Amino acid sequence: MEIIFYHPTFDTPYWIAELSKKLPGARIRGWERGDNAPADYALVWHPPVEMLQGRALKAVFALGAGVDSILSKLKANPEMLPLSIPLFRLEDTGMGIQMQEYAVSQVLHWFRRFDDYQALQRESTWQPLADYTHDEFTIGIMGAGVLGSKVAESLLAWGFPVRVWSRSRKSWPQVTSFAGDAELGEFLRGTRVLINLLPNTAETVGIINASLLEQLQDNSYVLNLARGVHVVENDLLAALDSGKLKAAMLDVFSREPLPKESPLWLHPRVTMTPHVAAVTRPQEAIAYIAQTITQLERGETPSGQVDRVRGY
Ligand SMILES: NC(=O)C1=CN([C@@H]2O[C@H](COP(=O)(O)OP(=O)(O)OC[C@H]3O[C@@H](n4cnc5c(N)ncnc54)[C@H](OP(=O)(O)O)[C@@H]3O)[C@@H](O)[C@H]2O)C=CC1
Ligand SMILES: O=CC(=O)O
Repeated sequence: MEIIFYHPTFDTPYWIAELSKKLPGARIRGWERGDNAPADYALVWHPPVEMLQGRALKAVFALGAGVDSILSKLKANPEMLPLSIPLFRLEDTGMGIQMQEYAVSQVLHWFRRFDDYQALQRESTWQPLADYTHDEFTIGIMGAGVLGSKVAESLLAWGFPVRVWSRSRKSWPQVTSFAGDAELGEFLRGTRVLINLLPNTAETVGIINASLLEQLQDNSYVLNLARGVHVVENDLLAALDSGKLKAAMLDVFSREPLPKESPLWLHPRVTMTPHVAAVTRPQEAIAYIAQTITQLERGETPSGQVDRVRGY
């Protein structure tokens, strides 16, 4: 079995060595321009078109959870990967716990009013504030997939009321599920902390805009863990400045790296991280890919296949 690997920043020799341990019969090589030799599987992130085009592959693996970049490249170059070749993505593989850590730590930060205390500290003001109650801190998670479900679980454990919004309805203990566009308004009206874990698709791009933010409770919070293009950044800034939003924590941006001139950098109620909410953990990802290839070779149907028509 021949496997080709391409990632613009990962340590290719390390990945090849570790994957070889899990798939001892496979010949694995880093792909370089001009390499047209046969391959059965391709492991990729932001692949050049010529890497995939015209190859009789059995499957392609995206080395992350989101497949928006490869799907948008495919839209422009459909010949790069015919629909008959399945595309897999990483399902959790260690990202769930990272998203839980991120979401829980930030929600607790807001819930315990550390943002307010930090502002008071800057004024050398000693001022105990009224506590928030869990009842007034309903968490609304947009996207109830692999990562949204993990985040929901962790915030429930901390006693927060949790609701989710997705395309299909969920029946999860203690979680209120809202489904489809018709129920988005009701979902938003009861939400105090909006957490975004949607995929980037034609339906979700720009979804966190002025009209959506207006439907949230006053003094709400936004935590964007998914993709920058979900948020209309000027609308978010306007909602912060009007007082509709109390604060926002952003891991992802419409342009990355965030340009130096973006007003988000210096806004006193915006905090940010540079797209690190959940990174690909090599050992977990390699174990998943090796297991999935083994299942495919046996003719089984592994999970993690992207529905390219649906877009996630
Ligand atoms: N910042 C970071 O470091 C990282 C960001 N990400 C981002 O997180 C995203 C989510 O990952 P993951 O949980 O694995 O994805 P999943 O595909 O497992 O879940 C997607 C969820 O979104 C819902 N959804 C999709 N389209 C719509 C829509 N139009 N309306 C309502 N709900 C919709 C789906 O609904 P249904 O259940 O009905 O299908 C599903 O619940 C990734 O696509 C990626 O962009 C991922 C990893 C790291
Ligand atoms: O943003 C990262 C991903 O895996 O998707």
